[in-house]
Amino acid sequence: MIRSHGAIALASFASKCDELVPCRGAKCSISCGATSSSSSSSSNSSENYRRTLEALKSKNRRPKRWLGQNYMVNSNINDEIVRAAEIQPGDLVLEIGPGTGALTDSLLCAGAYVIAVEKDPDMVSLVSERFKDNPRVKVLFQDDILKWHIRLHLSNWMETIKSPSKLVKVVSNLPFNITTDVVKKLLPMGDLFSNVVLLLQDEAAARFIDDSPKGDEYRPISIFIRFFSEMEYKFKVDRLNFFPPPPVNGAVVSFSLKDSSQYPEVKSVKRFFTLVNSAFTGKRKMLRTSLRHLYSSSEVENALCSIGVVETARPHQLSFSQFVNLHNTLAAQSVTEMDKMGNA
Ligand SMILES: C[S@@+](CC[C@H](N)C(=O)[O-])C[C@H]1O[C@@H](n2cnc3c(N)ncnc32)[C@H](O)[C@@H]1O
Repeated sequence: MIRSHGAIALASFASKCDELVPCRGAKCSISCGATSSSSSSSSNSSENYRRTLEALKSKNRRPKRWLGQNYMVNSNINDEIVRAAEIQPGDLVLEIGPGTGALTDSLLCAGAYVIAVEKDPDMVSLVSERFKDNPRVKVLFQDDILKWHIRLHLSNWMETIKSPSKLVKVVSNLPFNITTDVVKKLLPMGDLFSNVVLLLQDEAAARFIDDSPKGDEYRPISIFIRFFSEMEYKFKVDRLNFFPPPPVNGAVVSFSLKDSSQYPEVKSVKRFFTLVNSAFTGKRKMLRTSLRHLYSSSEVENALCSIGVVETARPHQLSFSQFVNLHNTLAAQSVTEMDKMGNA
């Protein structure tokens, strides 16, 4: 089901944001991150909003566009993101880009342990100060998630907190400009992450979920996502819920990661994606042409025929499972060719 957080109630809210005036209209929620492990201290969403404004008004902390700093100023949406991730007390969560800590606070309220990576040193000091007394925010790294050694840091952290849980969840209001890179980095890590819940650009969400060959947005990333996960579009988020508002709306999506035993059976994962990427480099080209640097035209034509596809097919004419079949057929053909050469 696709739901949307409308702009109407928040339109005046956002225009007030521009003036850095606290909003009074938002609904209440509990805030527990700034206290110790207790969740009894209550405040409301204006508390989150006030903290965001305080942070942004202070020296050097104006939103930095190059870091995708569009802060979520509606704490109800943060709470919904936490619900979408089905956070239970004791869950381990990696948060990318905590910013002022508004989403971190909602995660802590739900009982999660949070490890966070934030690129902006100003935000690291701010969010560290905010949660300094909370033992469930164990580590805050000043680093770039795309360069951060995820496995090393997470295994150290899990050892420190002696967690019985083996799997971590990722929850993030992502900077829109690194969405695809983050998805490519995290989805193949099904042995480490159970699910990844992201607030990203609505258009990107539509592109990712479109795995129908006839769809305009059908491309290698849709195949990549389907290979490594089950994706679900959760709800739309109007752009006016952010400060400053980005030019486009957002959407919350959930990727439930597959374990490697659940991946489609392919001869080689690496070669499968080489084939898929090559197939789409010339979207209008026939596969026998775009795959020429990998296989001869006749090999591609034979393989297409044997999987029941016309030999003049272009990439958008193949479904996900046909790509899998094509790869396996071509790989088997190459083995046979090599056997023949070996016997000659
Ligand atoms: C869209 S803001 C979200 C902030 C906060 N979580 C919220 O919901 O309001 C994205 C955050 O990610 C941080 N960020 C940007 N690029 C990053 C990167 N490569 N690695 C880690 N954090 C990054 C930004 O500094 C910013 O704090």
